[in-house]
Order: sequence, then C-alpha cells, then structure tokens
Amino acid sequence: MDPRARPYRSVLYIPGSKQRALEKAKTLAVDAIIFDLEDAVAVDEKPAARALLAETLTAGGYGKRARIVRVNGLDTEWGRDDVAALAGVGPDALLLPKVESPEQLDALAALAPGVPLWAMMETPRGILNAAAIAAHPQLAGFVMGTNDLAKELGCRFRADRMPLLASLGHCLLAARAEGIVAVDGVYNAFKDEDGLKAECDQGRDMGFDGKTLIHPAQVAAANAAFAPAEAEIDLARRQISAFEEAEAAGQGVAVVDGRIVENLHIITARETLAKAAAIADLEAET
Ligand SMILES: CC(C)(COP(=O)(O)OP(=O)(O)OC[C@H]1O[C@@H](n2cnc3c(N)ncnc32)[C@H](O)[C@@H]1OP(=O)(O)O)[C@@H](O)C(=O)NCCC(=O)NCCSC(=O)C[C@H](O)C(=O)O
Ligand SMILES: [Mg+2]
Repeated sequence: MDPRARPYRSVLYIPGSKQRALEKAKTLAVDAIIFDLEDAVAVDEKPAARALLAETLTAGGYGKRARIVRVNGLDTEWGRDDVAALAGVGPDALLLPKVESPEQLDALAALAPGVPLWAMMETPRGILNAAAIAAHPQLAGFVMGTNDLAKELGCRFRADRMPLLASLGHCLLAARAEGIVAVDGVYNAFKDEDGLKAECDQGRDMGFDGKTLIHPAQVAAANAAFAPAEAEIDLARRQISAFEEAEAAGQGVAVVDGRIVENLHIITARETLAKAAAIADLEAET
C-alpha cells in the first residue's frame, strides 16, 4: 500500500506517561499521533509509561487517527522491552529515534516483523545516510527531529530555519525517491501562532506531508497549511477539464489562467484532488 495515501497533516506527540493527554487525543482533529516513550518520558517513568501505553492502545478509541509508537533506541536499556510490549497491540507504525543506518532498521524489523517502521531523522550521520535509510523495505515514513539536529549541528534556532534547510531538503529528496511519508519537525514555541503558521507554510512549500506538533493548540494551523486550499482544488479541477478538452481536440497542451498545462501538471492536479478527498474521508470519520 502507498504510505502517502492517507493524510499526515498534523502528527501530535503525546508523552506515553500522560494519561490525561492520552485521553484528550481521542477528541482532537489530528491525522496521526506519536505515542512517545523516548524523550518526552523521564527515565524513572519509562516502565510505567510503556505499560500504560500498551493498555491504552489495546483499549483503543483513536478512530482513524494513525497510531505511531516512538520506542526508545535499541541501544538503550528500554528499547527492546518497548518493542516487545507494543509491536503486538496494533500500532500503525513503530518510530525509531536517531536512526543512522538501515542496519538499525533491520534490527527493529527482526523484533517487529510486518509492522511498518518510521525513522527519526535527527543526527548528522542519519541525514547523510538518508537515501539508504529511506530505501529500507519496511520503512514507511521519516520524521524530522529538528531539536536533536540543531543540538548536533550546534546551530542557532532561526525563524527562517536557514541552518536546517540543507538537512530538511536532503531528507525530502530521499523520502520522495522511495515514495515514503516525510513529516516536518516540531515548533517549540507552542503559544506563538504566527511563528507556527510561518513554519507550517515553509514546510508545506518545501513538500513535507505535514508537521509534528507538541500541543493541541497547534493542530488547526497544521491541518490548514498542509491541506489543499480551495483555490488549489478549483485550479486542479479546471486544469483537468481544460486538458481533457485539449486532448479531445488532438492537442497535448492546454492553457489555464495564462499558464501552460501539460500531462505532468495533470498528475499533480489529480494528486491534489486525491489528497482533498482523503482528508474529507478522514474528517468524516474522526
Ligand atoms: C508542552 C506541554 C508540556 C504543555 O503541557 P500543559 O501545560 O499540560 O498544557 P496545557 O495545560 O495547555 O494543556 C491543555 C490540555 O491539553 C492537553 N495536552 C497538552 N499537551 C498535549 C499533547 N501533546 N497531546 C494531547 N493532549 C495534550 C492537556 O492534558 C490538557 O488537557 P485537559 O486538561 O484535559 O484539557 C505538553 O503539551 C507536552 O507535554 N507536549 C508534548 C511534549 C513532547 O511530546 N515532547 C517530545 C516530542 S518533541 C521531540 O522530541 C521531537 C524530536 O525528537 C526532536 O529532536 O526534535
Ligand atoms: Mg529527538
């Protein structure tokens, strides 16, 4: 199945230790949830969070929201127990942090056969190996870990994210080459609506499928930024109709709003309409 067939506009992290937030998520209009056992959970709380998450996911109640579990790295004392407890409770994917090589995914795949895997891209070595990681046969998605990446690079946080753009673009190339999902990193200042909107728009402009979020207040902005706008849907329809008319008249090119429309634009137009339909389906059921 095409991993990009479903929307990933809003992908909300929830610390696996926070029962109230785990409940709250059942009411939020998110496309996907990352149930986190890694950095959002304190060391002393990890075993209890793992047990709570296994119980919570077994009980269900998350509707059509994609359920992604971020386990601890397999080189930590918790990683293997996380996978043992959660691979069997029906997650839509397991997310491995700080992936640097396809061999790390092999190790996770051996513990979770058949479960789709996602990779956090957040270290310089991981970014450099993005093409090989994206090509792993069980991999379905990348999540950009821009906090860890900024830490590793020693760069400053800037509104335009200039220091991170090479890494973001490199991972997008790798994801698109393999047809997997690519979700942008988090925006830490969760009360800054304007800043969040600007960063969502930048991620959408670059080609990301959506944005990872840390707070419910961020959901609406991400859903809006990563959905096709009404004007884009209208243009897609008009392009398809004009191109079909041109083809019927024996021509390979149409003109819409003063711009040429060729077969390649029709592929994009159809993808826009398919994405809008997938979002409508999801919103009808969550
Ligand atoms: C940032 C927070 C610590 C803020 O928490 P809090 O002060 O409790 O927020 P509010 O009081 O405004 O909460 C209002 C209600 O919303 C619920 N809530 C809060 N956050 C979430 C959430 N993430 N998911 C679901 N529900 C949430 C509260 O429970 C309140 O509910 P109610 O009382 O019933 O109305 C907190 O938001 C938080 O912990 N966020 C997640 C932080 C996190 O997951 N961090 C790790 C991921 S980021 C990262 O590591 C990325 C990557 O690896 C990298 O390197 O970049
Ligand atoms: Mg991280």
